[in-house]
Amino acid sequence: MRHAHTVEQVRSAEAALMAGLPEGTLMQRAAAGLAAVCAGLLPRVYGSRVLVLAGSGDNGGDALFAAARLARRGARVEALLLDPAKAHAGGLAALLAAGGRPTADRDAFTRADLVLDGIVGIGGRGPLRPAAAPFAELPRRGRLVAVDVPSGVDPDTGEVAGPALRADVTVCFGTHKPGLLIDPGAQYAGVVHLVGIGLDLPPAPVEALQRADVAALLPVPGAESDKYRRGVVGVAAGSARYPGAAVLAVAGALRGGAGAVRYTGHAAAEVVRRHPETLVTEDGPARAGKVQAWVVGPGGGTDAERTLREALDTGVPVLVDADALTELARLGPSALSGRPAPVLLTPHAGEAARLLAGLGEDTDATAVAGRRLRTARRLAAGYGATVLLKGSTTVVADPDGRARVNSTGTGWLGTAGSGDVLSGLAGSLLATGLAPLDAASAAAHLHGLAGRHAAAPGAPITALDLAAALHRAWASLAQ
Ligand SMILES: NC(=O)C1=CN([C@@H]2O[C@H](COP(=O)(O)OP(=O)(O)OC[C@H]3O[C@@H](n4cnc5c(N)ncnc54)[C@H](OP(=O)(O)O)[C@@H]3O)[C@@H](O)[C@H]2O)[C@@H](O)CC1
Ligand SMILES: [K+]
Repeated sequence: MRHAHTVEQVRSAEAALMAGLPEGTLMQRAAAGLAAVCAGLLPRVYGSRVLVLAGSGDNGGDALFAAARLARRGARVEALLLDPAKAHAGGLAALLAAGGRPTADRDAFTRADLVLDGIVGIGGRGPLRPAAAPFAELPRRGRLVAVDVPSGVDPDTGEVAGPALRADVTVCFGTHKPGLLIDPGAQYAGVVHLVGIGLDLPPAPVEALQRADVAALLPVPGAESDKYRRGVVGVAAGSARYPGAAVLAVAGALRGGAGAVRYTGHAAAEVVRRHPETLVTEDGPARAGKVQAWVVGPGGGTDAERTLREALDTGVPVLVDADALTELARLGPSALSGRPAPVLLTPHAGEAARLLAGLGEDTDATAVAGRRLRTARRLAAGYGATVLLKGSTTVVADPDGRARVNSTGTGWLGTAGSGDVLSGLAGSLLATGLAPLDAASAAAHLHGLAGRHAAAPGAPITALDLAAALHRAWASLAQ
């Protein structure tokens, strides 16, 4: 599990630890870890050109102390101080003593073999200031290592409000910050290295499941299991106009761990042709027979409102996707109140914007994509439901405030029908008894892995390729 903590949590853990340590200890730990990562990135440290961009806070201090360590190993280090009068005194003195020198020449950025971004870390506020902002655009030939956070990225959310430095590697201290794991910030962070500095931290508000975490969540049938005990998932999807969405949602559901899939809707013939093992009826969720979870909405067309209402009237968990989300946005959060079982919403950015409109907030898909964590949390709190916000980093937020992020995906997943497979898969995991937060985050992880498996040669994939690859993705976790 990767844990990510807020700036406020890091600050209080830092204060508690610092109280019992000599001044500067944590900065030295941070600088030592940072220098080690930098050294590993250079073919050889001796003779390499290193540029430090140093702001006036402790982030600049970390960068200067780390650069001093590199200078002691023979690197040719220059420091560009963004506000020379306020530069970190101890760090600068250490660098000068080690043979580094200050520069005001911006070309040093372009010619360096390695740039250390020590402009701002967790103390950054608002957009980068004029002295710092141009470095977001300047060309460079070397690697850029962000110290703790790429400057310009909001550490708590991953939002990028203006110019930001695009790092190849980010070395963060004590814990991950949510902004390093969530796009757009994650795209600026590059590869993230965590350097432990001994902080004693509370439970993380944002987590990223790793392979072993997902493997531990996935259901394993016992000797006594039969198809009903493993859970039956109901899929109310597809219409005469969009039969394919039903076929794809069922494909995902069949590979999601439930013992059987019950389908209801107007695409029964297509579903059975493609997936003969499916139990089908045209009667709708109210009369379809017993299931442990419902998936409603993919390709639902004009039936979406009725199937949504019928599914919500059952006493089992319901996953709401696609056309049913549009209906839910119209009905507003009161449609979910008083349900005995949880609800999982799986919007993409456009659907999330519609759901926000249902809460009285005027926004659009682009704004949602730039504020992924905030949006997922707002929807979870507003609808009292778990929310899986699809996109380049999928964010899952629970109404209790916990959030998980997934980054197993690939750009090839942006293909028609991919979301239908995901909703079937997540619904199937719900039917096996997983809580919505676990079902959603495990489904996002598997879906992303399957996308990578299917697109392994680096070629486009279809949603059916993706569904077929779920089997390999699951097997790769079980190994
Ligand atoms: N926590 C820990 O456990 C440990 C933390 N450590 C390190 O400390 C870092 C936090 O240091 P920090 O608190 O000094 O803040 P920091 O990120 O350097 O920024 C403040 C400075 O930036 C400036 N500034 C602000 N906004 C700006 C903007 N938009 N654009 C440009 N400038 C801006 C602001 O200027 P001012 O407002 O004062 O004029 C101020 O000078 C943390 O990320 C980690 O690297 C490690 O040493 C080990 C232990
Ligand atoms: K930084």
